[in-house]
Parts: sequence; structure tokens; C-alpha cells
Amino acid sequence: MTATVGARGPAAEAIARHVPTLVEQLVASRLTAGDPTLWGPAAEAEASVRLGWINAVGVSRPLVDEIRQLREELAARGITRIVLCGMGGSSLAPEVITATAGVPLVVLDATDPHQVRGVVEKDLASTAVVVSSKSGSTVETDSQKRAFEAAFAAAGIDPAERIIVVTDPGSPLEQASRAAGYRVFTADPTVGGRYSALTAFGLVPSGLAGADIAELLDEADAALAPLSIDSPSNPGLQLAAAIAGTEPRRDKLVLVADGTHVVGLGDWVEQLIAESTGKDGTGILPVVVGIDAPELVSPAPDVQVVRLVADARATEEVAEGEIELSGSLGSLMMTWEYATAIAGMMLGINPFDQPDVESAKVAARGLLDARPEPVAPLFVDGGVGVAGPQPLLEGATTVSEAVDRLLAAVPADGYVAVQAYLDRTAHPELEAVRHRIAAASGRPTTFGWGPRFLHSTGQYHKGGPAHGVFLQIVSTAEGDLEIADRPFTFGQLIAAQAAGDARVLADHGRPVVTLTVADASAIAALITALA
Ligand SMILES: O=P(O)(O)OC[C@H]1O[C@H](O)[C@H](O)[C@@H](O)[C@@H]1O
Repeated sequence: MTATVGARGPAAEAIARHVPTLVEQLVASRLTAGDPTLWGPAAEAEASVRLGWINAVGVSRPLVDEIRQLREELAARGITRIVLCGMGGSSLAPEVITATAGVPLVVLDATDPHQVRGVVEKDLASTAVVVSSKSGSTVETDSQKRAFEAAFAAAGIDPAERIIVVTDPGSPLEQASRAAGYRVFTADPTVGGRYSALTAFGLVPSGLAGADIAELLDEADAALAPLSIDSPSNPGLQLAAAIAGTEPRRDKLVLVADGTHVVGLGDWVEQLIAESTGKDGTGILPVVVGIDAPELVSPAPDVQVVRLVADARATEEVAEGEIELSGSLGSLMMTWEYATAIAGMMLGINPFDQPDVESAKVAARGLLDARPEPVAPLFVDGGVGVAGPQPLLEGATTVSEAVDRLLAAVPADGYVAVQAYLDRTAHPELEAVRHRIAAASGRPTTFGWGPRFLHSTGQYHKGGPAHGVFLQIVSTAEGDLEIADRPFTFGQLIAAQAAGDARVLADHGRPVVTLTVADASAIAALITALA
């Protein structure tokens, strides 16, 4: 089932206006041929080493058998639980692939000490760990790997029998892993992280967990021909025009699963779109919502709804102003990758870099080195510490007053970002905050778990238009976890990540309010205060 795009209203007009030009400029065939000039001279050097994803299906085929053999080998040794350590592009695709296939994969893309401990201290005897990092230097992934090495060693298990590494050739992780005797898969370095779904990064953990990766590649393969032709029927051109070509531009892309068999595609699309387009003060903000979201009730003029539906029949009845999308998972992944690259061209940005992600990493590193005393909250309400810029919070004495002040600061074309640096497996109830804030603010609201979102919407928040306001929720819960041979703990790392990102956002002139909770009762008080 190749991808089908339907649209009504401004998105349909955008398709009618832009697709003929894209066809005339031979954009689809030039992209398929790997033409690095599509994004202008400033992006050419990078684009020339970032288009490997177009050939990923063919390049990845030999992996299918290798991964199947390894899965059988592991199963023969009684290893049935697969954990994936990785951030952003190194974990979001396997999460969708395995959830859609209905096979279990434990994704650890966290630094919260409780969440890490919950994964690392469980069922070690039957566990193998995939450590995925293109760069091989991502601090979260390195720390997770160290936690597993220590846990295996403490349990008398040889880590070399359990740790499988996916990385780019020549990375520091490759060198260290080969020296340690780990099984290593290398991937094509001309594929950036968020475009790596159909490379070893998407396939190794998914295949080991039991997903049918041969079928996934078949689906993507079938999508290639329609995506490569210079024709008005090309779904990649249609989707690019619909998400980047509305006038005036609807730059908040609200993604809702409504009948699709694909589970969690929104989170993967979120990274692809936010990191690819959110830069140079422009971009498209992906907002992942549930079916009952306030954003869907009467969408604001700057909101473009994308409904992920079951099949093309549903697209015959596209709701006014919406885009509908259906297709197999493999075809949807290829289609979004094409559409994002083409949308980047239409927006005049380089869709293959992420210039503002680094700033938060640098700030976190600085805080870990300097270890400043924690800043005292302005006040505490119901066990929740409240901090934020003085003029904004002047006179506020409760959590709900502070949040009201923050929401009052959202510009007419702005958005709210809720960022929770907590154990997402233990506190899924926090996600309800998104709905309440969206309803209260009347503006699109994103919800991200930290540090996971730093590798996704984090780029847009700092590099996109300056119209976001930020609500951080951080924890000072007890029960930290050491990281072997590192001068900081998981608790110190996540605290520095939150404080570092808040600092960079504030430096960019974005208002940030930070709510600090120490235990479950403070979390409950916070949720009540936001009701
Ligand atoms: O795979 P890694 O090198 O560990 O990178 C993981 C993530 O790191 C950064 O945040 C990048 O901005 C992401 O695009 C990438 O997916």
C-alpha cells in the first residue's frame, strides 16, 4: 500500500499551486539522483554527503539475513528481551516499527535515574542491549551503555555476549566496541540520524525484537517509483507542497493518528520535521496530539491538521482544511523523508543540519563542569517549586497563577511547549497536562519528555521562529544512579540537561517557567493545579 495524500482547503490549494512547479523543476528525479544543488549553494556541501537515505532500501537488504541469524543465535541462548539505548534518530524509528509490528522492544532514551534503573536492573539474564549512535559520542547513549556494562559485569555476565552496537564507521564507539569484542553493525555515514529509519539504525533493533524488516523494506521499495517521478501524482511532492506551501503559511503541523495501523508515527515525523526545518528563524512545528485534542476542535488559521488514516478510501472524505495520509509504514517513512527534504527546499533552509541542538549540549556540559549551586525557586506551592523570569512571575504565588502568566505571554501566532524531565514510564499521567494547557491557552501545545525531545523538537524551539513559551517540569526525587568512570551521575546529568536547555532558551529570549517536583504527591498537586 503506497502512500496516498488527500487534502482540502488551503493544503489542496498549495498542492495545486506548487506541485506543477516542482514537476517542472524535475525536483523528484533530481532528488532521487542525489542532486545536492537543490537546497542552494550554502547547503550544497552538506547535502552532497547526506542523501544516502534515498538508496537505503537496496543498501540495507543484506542486513535482513544477518539480523535474522543473530536473533536466532540470541534466542538459542535464552535471550528474548531486547533493549535499545539511543537518542533521536537512533531510537524513534525502531520504536514505531516494533510498536506497529506488535513486538516488544524496550527503548531507553532517557537519563532519569529511576527510568534507567528500571530498565537496567530487570531480567538481565534474558537481555541483549543494542547501543545505537551514529556519532558514537552522544552522552545519554554512552551513559546508558556504561550502566549496562556495569550491571552485566555485576551479574557475572560477559557484556561482550550481550551488547550489540550500531554506529557509523570510524566513530569512537566503533573503535571502543571492537576493542571490547562487541558485535558491531556499521551504517552508511551519508545518512543523517533522522533519515536513518531504513538503515541499520532502524533495522537492527527492530529485527532483533522480531519485526518483519524484509516486509518493511519491500514497502519502502514499492514507494520509491512513485516518489521518484516528476508527476503531479507524486505523493512526496504533494505532501511537501501541502505542509510547506500554504498561504499564509500554516506553520503548526498538528499530527493525529485516526484509524491508521501505524503506531506512534507522529513521534518519528516530529523529529524529522522539527530538526529538518526549524532553523534560521523559520520552520514547521510538529504538534503530536490525540484524537480528542483541543487543537482539532476549531483549528487556528496557522494550524495545518494531518490526519493519519487507515486507507485511501478515507481520503475521499477529507475534512475541510485537512491533509489525510495513509499507506504502509515503509512507504510512509520514505514519503515523509522525500516530503521533508523538498519542504526544506521550498522554505529555503538546509534540511540536513541541526545547528541549535549543540547549544543545549554545550550548556549542559558547562553546568556539569561548573556545578553551580541550584537556584532557589521563587516560591513553593503544594510541594512544587516555581522558578522563572521575574517580570513575568511578579506577584504570582501559586502554580496555576505562574502558568497563567506564562500562557498570557504566548504571542497570537505562538505555541506552548511542555517539557517533562521525568521517568516517562512511571508518570505517563503527566501527558494529560498537554491537553489542559492546549485548552487553556487556545494555542498548539507540544509535550516532550526530556532529554528525548532535545533531539527532536529541541532544534525548532531554539532555531525556529521566536514565538514559543516553555513550561519545564523537573524532578529532585531521591535515588540517583552512578555512571561508571564518569564524573557525574544520571541525576546530575538530567538536571544539567534541563537547566542547560532553559538557559539557552532564555538566551534566545524565550520565556521559561520551571516547576520542580520531589515526589509523586507533588506531581499530583501539579496536575491538579493545572486542571
Ligand atoms: O545517533 P547519535 O549520533 O547518537 O545522535 C542522536 C541524535 O543526536 C542529536 O540530537 C541530533 O540532533 C539528532 O539528529 C540525532 O538523532
